[in-house]
Amino acid sequence: MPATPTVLDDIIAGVRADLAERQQQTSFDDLKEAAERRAPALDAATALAAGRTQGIRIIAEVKRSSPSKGALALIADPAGLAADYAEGGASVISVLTEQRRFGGSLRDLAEVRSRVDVPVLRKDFMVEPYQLWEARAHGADVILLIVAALDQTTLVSMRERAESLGMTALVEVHDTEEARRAVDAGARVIGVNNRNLKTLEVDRSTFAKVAEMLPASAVKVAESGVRGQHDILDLARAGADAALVGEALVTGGRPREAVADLIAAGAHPALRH
Ligand SMILES: O=P(O)(O)OC[C@@H](O)[C@@H](O)c1c[nH]c2ccccc12
Repeated sequence: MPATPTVLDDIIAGVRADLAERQQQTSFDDLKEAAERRAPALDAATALAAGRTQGIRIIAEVKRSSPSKGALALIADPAGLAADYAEGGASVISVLTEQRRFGGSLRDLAEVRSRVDVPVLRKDFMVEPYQLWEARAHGADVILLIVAALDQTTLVSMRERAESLGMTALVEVHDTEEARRAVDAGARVIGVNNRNLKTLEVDRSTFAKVAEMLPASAVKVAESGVRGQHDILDLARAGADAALVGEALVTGGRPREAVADLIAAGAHPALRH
């Protein structure tokens, strides 16, 4: 008997259905052309690696809702929010483009891209190469690859394809076994998600446990569950080069100040060697 589907399985079934519809509407050739018309992707890996010397970098997320919490914020003007994040000092802006559970869209991504100068991450459940060209066609510089959602061959080919399009692949893991797969797949930027996408539970000690076995050369991103300065300090101490923050920023009401506060916490003098 097949195992009961996890939350991640359900999300991906919806993502595939929506993707099939877009594939009907836009041919691969048209998509490629649109991607080629874009300015080259910005170098997000270098921007995030700066966390080693300058204090933990912040990836600030445009996130309307989540499967765990439902509606978080209306966000009528995603580009305006992104501009606030950038002014607060965010190194990368993450834009959720998944519709059903996160309330995002590719339009949000394109709008954000046209407003900010920092690299932009397409945050979605990438399962087919078509989505990589979509990301580029809408101006993404970074894409997310979730190890738990991909078999090893697909993970490797998606990473290579993303990089051949000039983008950075942020490869997301949740445990040491997935971390091993990410490293084997040649990932250079690795995100450790404190939230388990199969159960949606957050365990803030995940980053420290998993980061320990990542190579020194990997750019390490801590994802999910950051509430404020205290969590940033813990993650920075555990070796995070960057932290990806959504909920706390979209619900707090002062996005620019909130990003600046997180950056200030990561630059705490006690952390400097
Ligand atoms: O809102 P939070 O807890 O700050 O989390 C942000 C981000 O890490 C989270 O949105 C996320 C991490 N990995 C994902 C994969 C898919 C969708 C969403 C995510």
